[in-house]
Amino acid sequence: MDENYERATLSEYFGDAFPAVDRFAHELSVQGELRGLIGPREIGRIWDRHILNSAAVVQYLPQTGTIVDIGSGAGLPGLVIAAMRPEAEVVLIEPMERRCTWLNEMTETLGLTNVEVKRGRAEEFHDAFEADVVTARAVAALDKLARWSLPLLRHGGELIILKGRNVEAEIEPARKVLKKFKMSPPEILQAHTIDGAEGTTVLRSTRGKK
Ligand SMILES: C[S@@+](CC[C@H](N)C(=O)[O-])C[C@H]1O[C@@H](n2cnc3c(N)ncnc32)[C@H](O)[C@@H]1O
Repeated sequence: MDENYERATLSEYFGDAFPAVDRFAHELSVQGELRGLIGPREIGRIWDRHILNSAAVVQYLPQTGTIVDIGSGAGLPGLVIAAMRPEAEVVLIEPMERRCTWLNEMTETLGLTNVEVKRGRAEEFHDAFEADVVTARAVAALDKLARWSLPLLRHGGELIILKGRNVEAEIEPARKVLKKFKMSPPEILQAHTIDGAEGTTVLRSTRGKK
């Protein structure tokens, strides 16, 4: 366990998902740097910067349906979502083979039965999905991310992405692509998890009906 969080507080927040999420945090801290998934400075802040940051998006996600996480990397937020939304189907799209191997290994280690790992760039899966939600964290600026991910979203589906505090500045450059996909005006949400954890900025926008 790193950082300042009491196990009891984390366990209460994550509920039934805690054993899987806790194991994931452990595996990331033991293997993450070695396998080139996270930098050495991240080891001491895996809960705050990565697990809780990822978990912050879950409050906006449906219990069921297909959630596609683009550029999952080490499994953030994708594996955290899968643990916390066991009745949803979670698809992780990641181009790097080494990372896909890790994602498959972790899916098994954490005992998750609702995860499918797809190797490739999001653009290669255009029209392959009718996702209810697309999520992403630290993958690209909104303009590019929207071009890659919006074709994966069904009409009425939602783009729900974790962003930095400067997200407002990314909206204007993305205006054209958001309009093309009839996206609703993006909402910027401040998501909280447990007391003392850093808040997370989430951008949400819904694809218009046909
Ligand atoms: C900076 S990492 C972030 C990983 C993870 N989401 C996180 O927050 O720790 C960006 C990830 O996006 C992946 N990526 C880059 N371009 C992509 C694309 N066009 N489609 C899907 N994934 C992509 C990279 O391979 C990498 O794993």
